[in-house]
Amino acid sequence: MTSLAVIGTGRVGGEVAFLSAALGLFDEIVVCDAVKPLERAQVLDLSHAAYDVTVETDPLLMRDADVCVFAAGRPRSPDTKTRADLLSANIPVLDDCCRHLPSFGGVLITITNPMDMNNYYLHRCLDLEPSRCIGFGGQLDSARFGCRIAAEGIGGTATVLGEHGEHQVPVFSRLDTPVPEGQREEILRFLQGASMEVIRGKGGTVFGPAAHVVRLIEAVLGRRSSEVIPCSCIVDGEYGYSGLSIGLPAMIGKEGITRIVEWDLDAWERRKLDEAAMFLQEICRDLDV
Ligand SMILES: NC(=O)c1ccc[n+]([C@@H]2O[C@H](COP(=O)([O-])OP(=O)(O)OC[C@H]3O[C@@H](n4cnc5c(N)ncnc54)[C@H](O)[C@@H]3O)[C@@H](O)[C@H]2O)c1
Ligand SMILES: O=C(O)C[C@H](O)C(=O)O
Repeated sequence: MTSLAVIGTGRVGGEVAFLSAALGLFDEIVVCDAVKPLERAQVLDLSHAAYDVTVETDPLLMRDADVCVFAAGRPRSPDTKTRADLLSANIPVLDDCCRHLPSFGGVLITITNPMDMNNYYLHRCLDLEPSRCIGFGGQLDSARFGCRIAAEGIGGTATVLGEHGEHQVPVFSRLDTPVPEGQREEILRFLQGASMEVIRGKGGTVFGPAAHVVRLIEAVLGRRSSEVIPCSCIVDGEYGYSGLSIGLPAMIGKEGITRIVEWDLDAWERRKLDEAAMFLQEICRDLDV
């Protein structure tokens, strides 16, 4: 039997649960939300979809899940400048939810922002192996990067590394055409603000994150051919970094992150990645776990 736990069944968690049920990825989905009428509504709504899946709410079942999607916590409003500004509001949520996952043996996918810092915090709090803690955001940033370069007539594989936040690192050196520094900075500024128009228009991003989270889950379940996926990884010397979680190219499998792939980056990308790592390392070091 395969089981998915979804902690926080708001916009993103709810949509991930729905898509996972629709695609038949799990036999059981265990959902949990602090707002019990919402949790109950999600269970009923999912049940009425009549997919072949059991929907549970007993938190004790979560520790045995194969995959746990962590989407509980405050999202940005149009007044929240950066994702990092959510840290102090969401750390207590992480603390509260960790009680559901003692001796969790599956793969954790962290969505809650600021995602990289939270992924690191959950790894520490739950004493989970780094490979089992996948921070989600790089695929979404990469898709936004892909939309932008396509609009500019540039081809190639669009990947974003670094922080899922202000310190994103779009990898220009793997595109088909050289992109000069001025245009890189302009595209980076676009990426930094790319989700805000959605947040202003509909309250939060939903379809984009949920679709990519489900692709990540499929990779964990071995349902996709092996491919490099940009996600936040807890590093131990890779790219010269330690003591943080940061977006890097990774291979994903049943045990989580099976390998962090070392790419040759050009000087601009390396400088941006170093800046992202310094920013994240400083905050991760100060987290009181
Ligand atoms: N990493 C990404 O790419 C990405 C994409 C979208 C959203 N996010 C982040 O994901 C998080 C959720 O976003 P959303 O739009 O779904 O928000 P939302 O407000 O719709 O859902 C969050 C849910 O968490 C629940 N919650 C809060 N505290 C809880 C607790 N202690 N225990 C259980 N449940 C609790 C809330 O009741 C709510 O239902 C936010 O932090 C957002 O910024 C990240
Ligand atoms: O931008 C946000 O606050 C939500 C999420 O991280 C996103 O990129 O869609």
